[in-house]
Amino acid sequence: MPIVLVLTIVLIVVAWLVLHFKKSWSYWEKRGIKVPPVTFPFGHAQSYMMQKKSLHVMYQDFYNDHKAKKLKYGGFYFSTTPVLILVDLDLIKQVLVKDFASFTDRPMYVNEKADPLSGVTFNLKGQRWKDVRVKITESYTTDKMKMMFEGFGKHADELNEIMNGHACEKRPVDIKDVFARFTMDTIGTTGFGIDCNGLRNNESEFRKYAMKAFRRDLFGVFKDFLLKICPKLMFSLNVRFFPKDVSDFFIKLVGDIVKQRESNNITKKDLMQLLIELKNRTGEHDGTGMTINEMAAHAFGFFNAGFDTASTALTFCFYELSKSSHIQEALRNEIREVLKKHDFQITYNAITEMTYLDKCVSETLRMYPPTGILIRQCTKTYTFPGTNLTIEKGTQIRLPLLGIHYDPEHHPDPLKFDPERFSSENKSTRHPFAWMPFGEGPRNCLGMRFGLMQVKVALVAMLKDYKFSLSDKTKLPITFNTKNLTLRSEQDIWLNVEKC
Ligand code: HEM
Repeated sequence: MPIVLVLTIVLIVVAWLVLHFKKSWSYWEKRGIKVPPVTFPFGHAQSYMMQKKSLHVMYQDFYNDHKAKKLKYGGFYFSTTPVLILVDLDLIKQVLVKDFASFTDRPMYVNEKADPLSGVTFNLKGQRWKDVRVKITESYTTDKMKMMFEGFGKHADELNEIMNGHACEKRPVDIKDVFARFTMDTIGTTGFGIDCNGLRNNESEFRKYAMKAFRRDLFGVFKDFLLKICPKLMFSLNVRFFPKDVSDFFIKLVGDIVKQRESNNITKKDLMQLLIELKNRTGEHDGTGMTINEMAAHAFGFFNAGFDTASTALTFCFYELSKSSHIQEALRNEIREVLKKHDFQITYNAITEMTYLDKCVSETLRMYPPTGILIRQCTKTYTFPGTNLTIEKGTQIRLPLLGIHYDPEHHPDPLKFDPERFSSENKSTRHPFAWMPFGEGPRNCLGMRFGLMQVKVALVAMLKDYKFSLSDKTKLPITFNTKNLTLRSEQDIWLNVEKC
């Protein structure tokens, strides 16, 4: 190719890029919003994109800065994508609940044809989301929850055996690793009806592909970035969010389970059973049935939504309890008293009676909300009440949970682990949106009750028999992992275990 042609192409590309960045970075100014200086090509997201800060801490810093300036919202550029960050809780309520009709979607990449697993409920948009949410909500009622509760028992016993080994041999336990394996096992049993053997055998196929679905190396971060800034191009190129082998593994797994159960007339008390019932509705109620790919997306979504969130909550709850022996002791006393009334059995009803347990879990989720942020996309041009701010369809919104949950105006002395913040009296004095680890409004978490139960069962099973304290193997201070999309500690958390 002649050199002149090459130079011309390079010049055109550079000129296009300069114009594109200039135009993109004028978006907020045109709407009268002053933004902090941007860095090429990251916009305001350099610290996250260069893996220096976790995504959640990056948004928390932005929140704190705007809150200090008494601003109710601020404009942010995720590279060239304009993102509105809300600080004021009344505006947040407006988006999540009052004017939900203008914010029904999340700006997630969905390509159900090329990447069936991208069709998880969390990602779906518009009418497709509404239809699926109605259909799938049936699987998350209290009755279905109680039915799936039985699946936890076996894994709680295994957890107990593992802890016993550590206590007898006086070996500290890596709590992050143990709870990742416990939550993987409970989800395998209650979601897929399979034994993942995570607690006994680290190398199961399920664990291998499940971990691969979550891993984000630099290439993954770059792909996420492209999916965010040019989703239409990525869609037309049939780019996948999840690797093909992960997708093939889950679709085959679900297909095999369905075949095996249907040909042997097997029914189990798990999510798969509920999905099989939904699948078999086709024909009876037109359009309400499910394909194997859709079933795989929901089962994977169940795993995706429930695995990291619950293991994060458990890890941080044990970390905080290990630092505050008096709170741990008070919780153990409540657990033992309630279990005594229930024949020492860990039942659904026994757990719902444990009010201090609920406070400890709520406080953990305040300090460590596993998803870190809430995400919405504007679906109709919208003017925020009481402001001059109008945003168009397509504008992305972030609600920084970490910022809100550590805001001293809502939670005084925010670094202190204090379950009493969740007494009825204290709760009634707070803005109801000052604590939102499960989101709010019609798109809130579908698996809240399931997630809470999973966390509480493990806490009860452990604290009734063992005392935990922080091991000096834990490297302090704890920081958040910079690669993960959910909140995770960078360090392993090692605890000493004693039988009591
Ligand atoms: C401690 C555990 C969990 C936490 C902290 C958590 C948190 C969240 C949050 C913050 C959202 C976004 C809500 C919003 O944008 O308003 C969400 C959505 C969702 N969660 Fe959870 N979750 C947990 C466990 C689970 C479990 C176990 C499941 C499944 C059984 C689940 C299923 C879902 C689904 C399907 C959505 C998407 C809802 C929709 O878009 O309609 N979650 N979760």
